[in-house]
Amino acid sequence: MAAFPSGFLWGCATSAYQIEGSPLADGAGPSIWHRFAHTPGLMRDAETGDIACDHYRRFKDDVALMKRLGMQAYRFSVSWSRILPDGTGRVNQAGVDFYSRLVDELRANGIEPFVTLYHWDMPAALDDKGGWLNRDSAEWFAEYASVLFRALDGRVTKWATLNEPWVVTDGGYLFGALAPGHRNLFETPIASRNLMRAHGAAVRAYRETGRHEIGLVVNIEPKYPASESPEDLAATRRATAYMNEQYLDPAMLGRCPPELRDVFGEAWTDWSDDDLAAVRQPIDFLGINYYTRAVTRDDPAAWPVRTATVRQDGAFYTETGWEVYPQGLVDTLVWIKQRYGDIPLYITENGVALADAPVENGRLHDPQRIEYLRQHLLALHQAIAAGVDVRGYMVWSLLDNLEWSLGFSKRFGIVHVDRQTQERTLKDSAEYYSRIIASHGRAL
Ligand SMILES: CO[C@H](O)c1c[n+]2c([nH]1)[C@H](O)[C@@H](O)[C@H](O)[C@H]2CO
Repeated sequence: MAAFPSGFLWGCATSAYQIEGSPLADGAGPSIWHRFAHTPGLMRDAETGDIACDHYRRFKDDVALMKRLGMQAYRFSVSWSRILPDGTGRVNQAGVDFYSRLVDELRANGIEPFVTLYHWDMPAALDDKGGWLNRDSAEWFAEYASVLFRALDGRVTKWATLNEPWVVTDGGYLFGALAPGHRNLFETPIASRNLMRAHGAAVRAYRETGRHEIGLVVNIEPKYPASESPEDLAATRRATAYMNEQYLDPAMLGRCPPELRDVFGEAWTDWSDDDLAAVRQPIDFLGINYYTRAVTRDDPAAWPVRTATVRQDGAFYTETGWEVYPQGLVDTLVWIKQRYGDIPLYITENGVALADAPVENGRLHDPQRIEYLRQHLLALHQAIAAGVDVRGYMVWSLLDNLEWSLGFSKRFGIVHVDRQTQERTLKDSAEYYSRIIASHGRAL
């Protein structure tokens, strides 16, 4: 196997609410996920992020684990409400200090910090003011981002504004499965627009003082028509516009996909030229989260996108019900290059939830996860060979962690976490990934 490009960054990814625990420690304010998780009936097995992986207290041990595995980068998110407990205004220095210590620990171990500013956990105090439905949210976010830029820029050289605005709006405002748990078609495009305005405002703020790189992380699920019928082709266009183009088109092209008028109907209002200009800020990279594809058919009853995903005979499906389809990663990366140009890309999430075997004698055998990683890294190499400028790969995830409203039922980690003892145990996939990193991909 030919090596990956020199300078290619091998790492892993997590997010604050999913691993840190101690959500209200040291002056932190509650986030919408703390509020959501403590609302009866919303979380599987009534799980919360109160402890999670106890990373807030164990971060030095987890950094040592990353070092042992040879990680070159670590993508993590900052909890906004640790930094600004009320969302704006008063800075909680103890919160800033935690992330400063984490960054210093990473750098002392030769691991590059890759910081996500927003991975879904808005301060509850701002949700009380309308959250992403309030146009002031762009200014709130830029204020929060600027506090972190001042505190950490220079030691942090890669910043991502948002993680997956599609999930924030589809899960948090349309279907209600994620915080803040709204189910409102009219709110959804409003939240989308304000999230992207916030992205643009944070990028503009960064350009005032920042000396390094800032980008946007999106989830992409390539859509393939179930048939060549006009209905299925139109459905595939709607699904592509709704999930894959809805955020990248404004950010990269300064326009919205026209199919969104059809998807949202009377809930849709065109973006103003000022908003489009404010969102389309030059960025240094795109982060792509890839897990699966969707073979798509027309389904008039499936409000509001009116599409359905067709299960594929003979395919392997993960514990989250996702088809394993590595070719979709190749197709996604080539599509990004063709549609948005040659912007540097990072695979900021890729991984799999499996029904893992138990830990035995300090080991956990997960051959299927190894095969998932191998297939997707081969696909990644194929896309790079085809000329796509991919500069790094972050496996999701370092640790088995809180899978949002699914609780701890879905294990994505390459490291097993014992829920009772918090003991970390390397899975075989961690050893495999470590060999891939050490060989710069040649061991694939
Ligand atoms: C629908 O978006 C992606 O499939 C996606 C998958 N995932 C994500 N986005 C999120 O960024 C993580 O917080 C999840 O833990 C992770 C695993 O579910």
